[in-house]
Amino acid sequence: MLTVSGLSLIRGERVLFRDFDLALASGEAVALTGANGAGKTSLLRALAGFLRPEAGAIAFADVDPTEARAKHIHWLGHLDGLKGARRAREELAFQAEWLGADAAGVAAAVDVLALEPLLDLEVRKLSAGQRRRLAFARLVAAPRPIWLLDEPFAPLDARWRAALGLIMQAHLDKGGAILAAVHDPLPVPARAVEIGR
Ligand SMILES: Nc1ncnc2c1ncn2[C@@H]1O[C@H](COP(=O)(O)OP(=O)(O)OP(=O)(O)O)[C@@H](O)[C@H]1O
Repeated sequence: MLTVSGLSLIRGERVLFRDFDLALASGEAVALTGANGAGKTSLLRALAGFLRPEAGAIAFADVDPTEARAKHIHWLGHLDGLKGARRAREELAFQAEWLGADAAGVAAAVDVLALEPLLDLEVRKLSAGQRRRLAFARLVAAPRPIWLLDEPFAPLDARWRAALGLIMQAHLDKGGAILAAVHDPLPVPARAVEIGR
């Protein structure tokens, strides 16, 4: 679904890595590991199209990269893009419209992420873990095959890490793929790829 060949990334004066290769298959999860500053976020941003690599190629099977980035990828970074002044319900509706999710998709997201009690709260009043669950809602509401996740579990407690593991496994079982930058093990079976070695 995703192939990276000979990728080199430079930030400022620093070469993060050169000649990096990665293949991500349907049904596969890859845990991207490496020390602080190794370049995990930078790699994910390059895959999502936010950073231009110095060299190398990024391919999404036979899908044009612009099309893939617009319609086939879910990107969930440190900054979740949620608007603090909106109520969770409004944010969810906005995201559903933006991503083309239908009512059934939104209802499924509210259900599996237990968002119902939070819907009338302003996003800025959610706890970090509650907010992360809301950020995950779009991944459930509007299915897309490739998930690029940057430290997705940092604010989540053990119960919600496990629950997100079930959501991720369901995504993989449907033929999706996950590339997640992590410092802790993923709650699904995953191949580890270390950056900066
Ligand atoms: N906008 C920027 N301009 C210049 N350098 C940057 C920029 N953003 C990040 N960097 C540098 O790129 C390097 C890699 O950062 P990156 O965030 O990709 O690392 P990471 O592996 O995700 O780290 P962490 O585990 O701490 O999240 C760091 O040395 C960082 O200082």
